[in-house]
Amino acid sequence: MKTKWRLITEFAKTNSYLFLATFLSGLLYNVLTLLIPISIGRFYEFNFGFSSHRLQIIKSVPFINTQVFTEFLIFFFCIVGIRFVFEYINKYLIALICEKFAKNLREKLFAHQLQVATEVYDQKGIGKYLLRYSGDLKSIQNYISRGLLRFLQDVFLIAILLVAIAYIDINLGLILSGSIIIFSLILFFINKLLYTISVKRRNKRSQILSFINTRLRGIHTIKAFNKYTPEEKRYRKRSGELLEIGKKYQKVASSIQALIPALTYVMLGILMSYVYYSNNAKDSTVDQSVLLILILLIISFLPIFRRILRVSIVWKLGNISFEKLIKILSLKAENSLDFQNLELENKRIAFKDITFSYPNSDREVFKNTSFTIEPKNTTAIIGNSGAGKSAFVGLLLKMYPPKKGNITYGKNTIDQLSEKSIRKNIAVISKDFPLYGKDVYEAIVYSRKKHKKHKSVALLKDLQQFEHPKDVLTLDDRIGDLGNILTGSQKKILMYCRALLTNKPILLIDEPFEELNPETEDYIKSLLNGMKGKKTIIILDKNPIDGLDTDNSYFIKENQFIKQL
Ligand SMILES: Nc1ncnc2c1ncn2[C@@H]1O[C@H](COP(=O)(O)OP(=O)(O)OP(=O)(O)O)[C@@H](O)[C@H]1O
Repeated sequence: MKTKWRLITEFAKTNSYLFLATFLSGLLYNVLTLLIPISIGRFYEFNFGFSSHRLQIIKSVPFINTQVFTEFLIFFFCIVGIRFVFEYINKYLIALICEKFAKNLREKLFAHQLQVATEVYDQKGIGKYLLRYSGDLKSIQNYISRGLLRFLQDVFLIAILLVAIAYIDINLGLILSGSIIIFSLILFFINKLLYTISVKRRNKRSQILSFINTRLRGIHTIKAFNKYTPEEKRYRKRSGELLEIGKKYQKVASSIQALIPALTYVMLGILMSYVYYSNNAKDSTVDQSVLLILILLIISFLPIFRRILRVSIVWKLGNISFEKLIKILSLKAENSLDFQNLELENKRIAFKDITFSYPNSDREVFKNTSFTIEPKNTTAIIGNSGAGKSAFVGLLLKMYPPKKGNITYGKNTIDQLSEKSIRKNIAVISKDFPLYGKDVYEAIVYSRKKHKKHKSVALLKDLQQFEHPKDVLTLDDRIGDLGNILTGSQKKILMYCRALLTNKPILLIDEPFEELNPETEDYIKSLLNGMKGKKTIIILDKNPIDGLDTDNSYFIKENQFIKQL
């Protein structure tokens, strides 16, 4: 089980030098930030002749204790220059850590999503996941940069500042520390309220994305049935709800934003009163140059203090996003078992007493049924729509587990085998496994080797020999989204090319001749008949097919595979 901290520490371990460099540059730039107001105080003292015993300690710093103004100025500009360099390095390194962490997460996320169990995708649309790659990764980057690295640097700087101020005047140090604790507590509770609202807001956003996703995927239907108005209405309702939650969120968020400067000014007021009254009491440790340093220190401290008070929003939003990401990373994944080379060309596949329902349904598609697929035979499986042909494919490819019974591939049972080991042996031609990629080449050739390209050109030409010249595709032709700009026949031919190029021992073909032109149908029939005895061929269709030689035929009827004698 992954946790947020495990993800962060794993990443930090592999990038330890980057973190170390960030920490060091942060430390240097913070120390230099402190030196600037102190050196201004020294300049003031030097020019106006004040002398504070509290500033004696600074006099041991080389260069600052010079009587020559130009030397002091050089020293001052050096600090400014070096500080600039380190601030730049520090900011760049923090941003770099965030970019690298986001890269690491999005790659983990995608690799995992490719392996997530099929049933998860049966239930959720992809719109649910898009925000994970944009909004959530952004919140996580914020969490790392503002919530973690800069926060730690800020806390460190504030700690040094408090020590410096306490050194000048212990009571001032105590007042500041006390105010920080009280203000942080106040804001912590308001932020808790903000958290609940922001969870709702994010969920709503996510729902809206999946709404848009399903509508845009069904755009043809919306256009053909003139469903613009009802869909707009539905969208407006959702969008209105998002606005309402957005308003609630902004009310609380604005109150926090307004409260932070207010609280810092209250703190300033308390400090001024302290300085005023202690000066009047004549026991003051605060003389003019020290007062100037104090004011400058506090002014440079205010934005840091505001950042610290604001950090819990960053934490909360980051935590929501981490939770969502971890939830996906914890979804059951395929291929937890090692890959094995099964060499199924000579092995029998047997379904033994199989009972199967889809994971989200109670209907038993198969009930206690058995059958076998003999190697290098052509087996036809015939069943009406809804009989369970796709369910059979899902079982065979280990997309879904059987409820009861066992499937064996040679000597191995399905639960001993990783999905990859099984699928390595089976090439599928089916509408359920659409073409994807930008062009024909991407859609049919999964190996980038040169000889594959030559082979694919030849095969493509061969399978299209009976097609009308205007429909003949080349490797560079675009296929649109999931092949949507292709004809049914073109899609089917490309699916044949894709399957045959993989050269797997088992060929699984769902409705092999649906959509094909008669001449191409005859040609592919002759190809398949020619492969008989060389490959294991499994044909799925609604009706028996004329002109195709088969060794075995099964009907799927009433939850059973029935062998036709
Ligand atoms: N993902 C799913 N979740 C739940 N039930 C499903 C799912 N897919 C299909 N079904 C149901 O399971 C039964 C078998 O469906 P299946 O798709 O396997 O049949 P089929 O023979 O392939 O039909 P067709 O040729 O129309 O695709 C049907 O009643 C169908 O409604």
